[in-house]
Amino acid sequence: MSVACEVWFTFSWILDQVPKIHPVNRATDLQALHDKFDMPSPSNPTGRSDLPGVDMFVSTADPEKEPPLVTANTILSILSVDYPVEKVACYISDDGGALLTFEAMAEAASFADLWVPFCRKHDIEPRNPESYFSIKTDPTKNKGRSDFVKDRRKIKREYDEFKVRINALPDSIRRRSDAFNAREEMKMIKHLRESGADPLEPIKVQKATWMADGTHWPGTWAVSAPDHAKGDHSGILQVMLKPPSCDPVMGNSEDGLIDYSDVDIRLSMFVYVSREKRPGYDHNKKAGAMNALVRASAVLSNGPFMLNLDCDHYIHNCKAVREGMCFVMDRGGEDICYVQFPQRFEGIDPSDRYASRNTVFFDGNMRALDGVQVGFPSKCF
Ligand SMILES: O=c1ccn([C@@H]2O[C@H](COP(=O)(O)OP(=O)(O)O[C@H]3O[C@H](CO)[C@@H](O)[C@H](O)[C@H]3O)[C@@H](O)[C@H]2O)c(=O)[nH]1
Ligand SMILES: [Mn+2]
Repeated sequence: MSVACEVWFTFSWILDQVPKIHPVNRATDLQALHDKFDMPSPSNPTGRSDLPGVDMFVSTADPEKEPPLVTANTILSILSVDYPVEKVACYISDDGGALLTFEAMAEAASFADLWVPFCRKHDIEPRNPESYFSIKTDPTKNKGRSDFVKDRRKIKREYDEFKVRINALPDSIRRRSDAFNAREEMKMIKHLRESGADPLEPIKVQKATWMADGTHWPGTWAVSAPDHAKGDHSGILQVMLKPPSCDPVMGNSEDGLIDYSDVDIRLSMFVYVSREKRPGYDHNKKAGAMNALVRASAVLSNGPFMLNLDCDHYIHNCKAVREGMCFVMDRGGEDICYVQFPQRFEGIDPSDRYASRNTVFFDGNMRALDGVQVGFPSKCF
């Protein structure tokens, strides 16, 4: 028996080792992509980018467990990605149906006005502000423009204020709702008095969650009510940033905090989606959210490519989408349908004691299997 086992282990060891003789290293050629898609040609005389559209989906489920600031950073890293602005559409799915997430996304959309052109002007990397401001290396390294230090200082201050605003949202929503609810209660009392009802009878007013414009939030309420509970609310779709024009729009030096006179200040479309939920239906968690996003995006932007991120992911290489296109738009790209990439954790532990970076898996096995042209199955959302 033990001999049989040894033979089997030897055999499987050989199977594991043989591919490693011929690992494949793939490299992207961004210049070739640029020449092919971003240059004027007889069929495209203006030289408008011919790259395909990409719809980027981010899912979030609960603003208590998944801090809105983290989600906002994910969105900012997507909006500032280095890809034709009009070809990117960003969608956030909020399975919590929470006004907090909605307002945090509105804040992110307005901060993007400053952040995205700043990234473009000074070639910032990574484009998630939280990570960018926490890197320890010298920020002025490789920065050519003389106004970089001044701009960075201004943006840093604005980001700090943005954080304060995001963190103050739960409180401001609560205070606002309390005020509106108190007003409703007064109205109700007045109405009852006028209609001659018994003044001693206790009145019951449903405590609603209110938007800043004085209307009821259609999603979940702090005090849950029918039609406004976690698994029971209507669908919400709000375009937070409209689709941009096809041609660049340069900023100017006069108004605004920073001189963006030679920087494209357009922002990609950004949409908030919270799918309808009703009791008695299985909502299928993230997969269900993805279904809703695919349907909403099919109507709004219908990008031929979709990228799906969790709310705690971010794009840490602003050229990543272009690099991806090098694979899918190259010969053989039409054979690629669905790519799932496992999470690779960086910066967890400087000595990486627990191999969280999965070096053997990513830099060894994956390249080796690529060499023998084997993909392998993995779990899906
Ligand atoms: O009802 C839900 C539940 C979850 N999510 C989102 O789904 C993502 C992943 O959920 P999480 O609980 O964070 O799972 P993890 O184990 O951290 O995520 C890994 O494992 C999941 C299950 O395989 C994959 O879906 C994820 O992409 C992968 O990152 C998050 O963005 C959630 O906000 C929803 O949108 N709706
Ligand atoms: Mn997660």
